[in-house]
Amino acid sequence: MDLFIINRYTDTNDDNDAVNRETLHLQRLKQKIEERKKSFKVTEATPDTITLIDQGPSNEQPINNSSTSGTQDVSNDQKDITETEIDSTLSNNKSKAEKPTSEFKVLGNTDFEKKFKVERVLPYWLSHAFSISKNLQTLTCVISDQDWIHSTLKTTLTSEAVTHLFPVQEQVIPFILKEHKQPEPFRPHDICVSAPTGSGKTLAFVLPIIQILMNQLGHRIRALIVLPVQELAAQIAKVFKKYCTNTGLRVALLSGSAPLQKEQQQIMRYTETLGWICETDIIVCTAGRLVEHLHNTEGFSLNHLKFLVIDEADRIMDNIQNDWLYHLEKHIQAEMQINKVSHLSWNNISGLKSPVHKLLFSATLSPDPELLERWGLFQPKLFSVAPINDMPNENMIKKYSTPDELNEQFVLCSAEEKPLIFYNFFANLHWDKTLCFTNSSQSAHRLTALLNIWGKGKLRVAELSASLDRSSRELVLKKFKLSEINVIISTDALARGIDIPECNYVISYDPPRNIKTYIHRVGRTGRAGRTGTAVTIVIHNQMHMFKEIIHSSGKNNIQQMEIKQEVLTNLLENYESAIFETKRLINDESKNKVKKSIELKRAAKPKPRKRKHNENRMLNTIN
Ligand SMILES: Nc1ncnc2c1ncn2[C@@H]1O[C@H](COP(=O)(O)OP(=O)(O)OP(=O)(O)O)[C@@H](O)[C@H]1O
Repeated sequence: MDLFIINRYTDTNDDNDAVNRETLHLQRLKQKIEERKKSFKVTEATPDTITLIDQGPSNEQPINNSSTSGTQDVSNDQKDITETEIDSTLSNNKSKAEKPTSEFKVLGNTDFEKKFKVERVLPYWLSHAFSISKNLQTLTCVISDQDWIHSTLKTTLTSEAVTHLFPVQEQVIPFILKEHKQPEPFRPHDICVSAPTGSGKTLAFVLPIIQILMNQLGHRIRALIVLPVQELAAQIAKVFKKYCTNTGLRVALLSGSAPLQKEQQQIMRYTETLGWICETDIIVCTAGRLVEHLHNTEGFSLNHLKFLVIDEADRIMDNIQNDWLYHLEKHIQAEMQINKVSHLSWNNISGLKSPVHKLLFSATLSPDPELLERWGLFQPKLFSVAPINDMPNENMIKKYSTPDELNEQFVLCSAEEKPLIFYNFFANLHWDKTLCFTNSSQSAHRLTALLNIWGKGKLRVAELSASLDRSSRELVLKKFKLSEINVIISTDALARGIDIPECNYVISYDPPRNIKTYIHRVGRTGRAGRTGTAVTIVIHNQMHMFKEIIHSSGKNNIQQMEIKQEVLTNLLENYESAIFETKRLINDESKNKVKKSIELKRAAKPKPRKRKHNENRMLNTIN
């Protein structure tokens, strides 16, 4: 407590008092330091020092040049030497204390050393990922030679013209199969897979899940595949259905594309004798719809769930729909409680329900421990094309890679030139099968109208955004695949996961807002080893932001595309009239919209209800 002075305010307390007390306290502290130095000298000093000091009359006296206690007559020289020795002894001792020892640190020992800076280090599983090759040109894993792939699956793969496994499939499929070969109490390692867009991640989980489940009897929900949006869920369900041919497995899609009741009938059936019976083995769902079924579908049980696949895992986490993970875990835990064991024995362990094997996939799955923590993964393993290998640098975890076959470019222009640059791709460069991205559905709508008018029927352009219903969106994609539409103008609703193998070009009419959106947009082309070109149109004041986004991902291979001024000047001729026409069209549309909404409101107004004969009589009586 001597180290501190506690000043309390009282009205008699003046400044001088405080100064005096502080001086007194300082003196006392100094004295204590001297006493400590002295005692230290006795216990720790080297024999030489002791000899030297012993020349003095007494060790017990403070060694102080200003000492006035005349009993010790130590010469000045002696004093100097003694002081020097003490200092050197002290500093020796200090350096000794600094040396790391295995001894316990004495608590309360006040040293004012600078604390060590704690470095962020990635967990071992993140810094030592399984490396996946990006090369889709020289494939070595011939499917027909692989004994571990089931013959039924081989037949379907052949019918789909899949002859070789892609690198991500070559690594991940055998790993999952091996993990499930272990005897019961052993639990498989959960996995995270981060591989570029179009590298075949879907089959990397579809094939092993089917192969493991196909040998089991009866229908139970054994695999749950969760996706962020309806279109993706429909796409994955289609792949599952295809590969489940002749396996006896059933697949259900729960995405909200059909009414809830219809989806319920698809997965559960009620019988008098057995109660609720499950009709499916694999459920592909959107996160939001899953929660609805957890709460509202009678008999919906995940008691036999073996696989939980989260595709586009980072996107699902960004936008937690209906708090689905919480509800899902609560549901699974509640069902596990039933099987809870009271004591540890082989019988009990082997009788335990096997835990859910979690598989996370994305092209932009950053190995950020804080984000991944939320999934509660069990001894996870990471498969990545860009392994971090002992580099604890935080920036490394933001690096994403794009396919080698993808040619990435950008065009720098003024805001006025932007539509001309855009039209140039079709009018002069004759780009076909192109997917364009804008940052809003209004912008997508206007651009579609402009391009259709400007192209004078030669260009078939369709819009695809959240403002369209699901069946219209599906129709657009179908027409694009059949080449009935050359250009799709879309919002980011289509940026993730959607597989359009025939897409040759991607244009970002508005630059993406972040690196993940960039990676997914450009990844709609250059898929499955095919070549593709992606161009981002950047106006001058957006260049800084665009550069930052690109550099944050560690990319440096994006080329600037130069377009000659005279090329743009030639396009001006029809541009003015096209703009004029587009404005007129948009105005007409908005007028029609207003008209329609007024009509709808009028139609919805409740008509005055005719009074019944009896009511009239009653009113008359009251009056
Ligand atoms: N082994 C293979 N051989 C040939 N084509 C394949 C193979 N595996 C997958 N494909 C095809 O590659 C395309 C892309 O596959 P997939 O959709 O699984 O990619 P992805 O990695 O999930 O991409 P994204 O990250 O964009 O969702 C699909 O059209 C698929 O049919």
